Amino acid sequence: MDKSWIRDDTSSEANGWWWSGIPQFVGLSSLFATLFGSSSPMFNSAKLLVLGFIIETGRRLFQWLIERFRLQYSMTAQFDEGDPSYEWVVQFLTKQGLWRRTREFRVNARNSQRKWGIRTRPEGTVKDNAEYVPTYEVPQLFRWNGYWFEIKRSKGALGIQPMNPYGMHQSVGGGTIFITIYSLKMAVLSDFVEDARSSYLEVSKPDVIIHTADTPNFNPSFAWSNVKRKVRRRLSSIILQEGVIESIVKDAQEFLDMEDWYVGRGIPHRRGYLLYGPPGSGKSSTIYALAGELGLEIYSLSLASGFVDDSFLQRAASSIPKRSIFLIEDIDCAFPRDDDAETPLDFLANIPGLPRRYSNGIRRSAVTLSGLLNVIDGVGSDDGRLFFATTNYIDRLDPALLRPGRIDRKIQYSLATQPQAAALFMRFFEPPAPVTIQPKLMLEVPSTSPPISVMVTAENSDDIGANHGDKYNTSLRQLADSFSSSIAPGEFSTAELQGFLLSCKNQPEKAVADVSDWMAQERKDRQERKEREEVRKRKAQEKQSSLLKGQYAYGGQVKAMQVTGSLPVASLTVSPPDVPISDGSIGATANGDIQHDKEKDDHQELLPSPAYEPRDESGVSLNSEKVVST
Ligand SMILES: Nc1ncnc2c1ncn2[C@@H]1O[C@H](COP(=O)(O)OP(=O)(O)OP(=O)(O)O)[C@@H](O)[C@H]1O
Repeated sequence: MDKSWIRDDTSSEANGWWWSGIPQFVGLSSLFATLFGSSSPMFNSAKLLVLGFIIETGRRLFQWLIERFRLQYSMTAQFDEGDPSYEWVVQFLTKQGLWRRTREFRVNARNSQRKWGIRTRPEGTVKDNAEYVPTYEVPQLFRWNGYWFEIKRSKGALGIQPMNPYGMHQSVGGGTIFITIYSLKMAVLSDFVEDARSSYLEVSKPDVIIHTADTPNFNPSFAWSNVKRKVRRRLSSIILQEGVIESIVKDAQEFLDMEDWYVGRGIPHRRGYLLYGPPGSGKSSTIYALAGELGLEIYSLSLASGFVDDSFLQRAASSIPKRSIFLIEDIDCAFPRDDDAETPLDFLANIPGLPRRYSNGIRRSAVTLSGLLNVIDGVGSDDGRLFFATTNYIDRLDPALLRPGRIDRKIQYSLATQPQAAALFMRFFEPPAPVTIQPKLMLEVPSTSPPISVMVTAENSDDIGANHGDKYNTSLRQLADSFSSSIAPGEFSTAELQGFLLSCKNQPEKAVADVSDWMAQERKDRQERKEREEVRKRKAQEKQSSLLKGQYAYGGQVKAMQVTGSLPVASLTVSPPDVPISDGSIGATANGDIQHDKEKDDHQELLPSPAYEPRDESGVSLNSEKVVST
């Protein structure tokens, strides 16, 4: 039997072409030999070509099999940056030490922003100004709880919807982490996520985590674009009337503990608080301290941000996890102000369909009342969260917002009382809270501190601390009493008093001696500010009487226009959205934003732009036809 198609030792190994046995095996060797002659270079090239083809086919087949295997026996989870679960996973992976195999890092300057990077030195080292965040750009394998996991991260890009390696829709604007688990048990994934979350909560304990939305983003899952951390503040550092802060904490804790009770009775598990009062009275500080005490994260939104409208608010609110605080600061900016009607731009704000953005030069919120109510307790609201709102002007809020179910507790803050001033004084100059002294450890208190600044050792700390501290505290209390009795109750905010005390750090006697002068100076400054404000208002009113009132040229047409005041030419240099901003002081951009150029805010500038002549619906120039001159 002719076996030459199986092996040809002489022509393969002898020439070093041991692998050329493959084409021989498939019977092509003799075919090529016949075609090209066995010693021809063409013969060898043809063999190489076939070999390459076979190897490539084999490789693809192998890949295909791996892919089938992956599809059959694994699942992939996607974590988008901006979603809280992304934070849990990144922190968890960093803690697991997975970064050790990473060769790619992003370097961030250290600041209050949390990136879950790796420190190269122990915490507190002076030369620790940057941290190194593993990027996981290259897939990495790791084992968790006996299962194999593969991790891969891909970058997002603003405005593009990039394809990801698993064919899923990827986040626009942030990175995305994909975790493939080689198991089909969903429980493995949920256990992993839960584990990551608990680890994250544990690590975050010393801080309060605050999520904010700083940039416009159109991705549904990417509203909270920024994460910051603040050192937890002790409840005792908030000086309010007795029992107030404790009652808020108790109320919030009860709410969190009673989810079943709410569900069992069919009552939505939501609770809303409104903290209102003058600026600098401790509203925000209360919320941060509460969050630290209960271990909750804060999702804080400012309705005055230009990009926050109803739809953004809805998206942002719906991505807040349970057991968190949803905070809206200065909620009043979503409501009209009493003096709005008097402002020169008022008529612009009343145009149907045009968001109320500016009033008297002040940016207003694009959020509507119904949009706001919807996220607080409408279909767009989620259960299990504490809702907090702060305002300096409760009177501006719509009663609909204040009804129970939306706002369940209203807490009033006021300017500092005398007992508050005394407590603040004590907080400032009291020796720091007792330090747990380890045996043999020396504690050096800086020499600039009040009299307690002695060297304390483990052996003698009790004697020194007790005697000296008591004496010091007694005299401090006396100083606090004289300080507070000089303060006019209800005239200054706690923040203002704090600002003054900061100028007398470690000098309680100086604070007492200087406080009257400081108050006198403050009163003088206030009086001057008030006078400046009155002049500004008067000027604005005078200007307003000569400004145009009417309807806004929206959608490309001026519907009607009416003039009040003394302008000889009645026209308005407001551009319709499709016309560039005119040369006057008021203009509109293509997205309906009103632009108000204060520099040019002179009625002379409100003459018609040569480039734009307002016309009515039939195309007749309003300058000549309908405009009335007074
Ligand atoms: N009652 C208070 N107890 C302790 N510190 C206070 C108190 N009120 C104000 N402060 C201090 O004043 C500063 C400003 O306080 P905070 O931001 O909480 O005031 P606010 O009422 O929220 O002001 P705004 O209405 O302007 O937002 C903080 O540094 C805080 O420590």
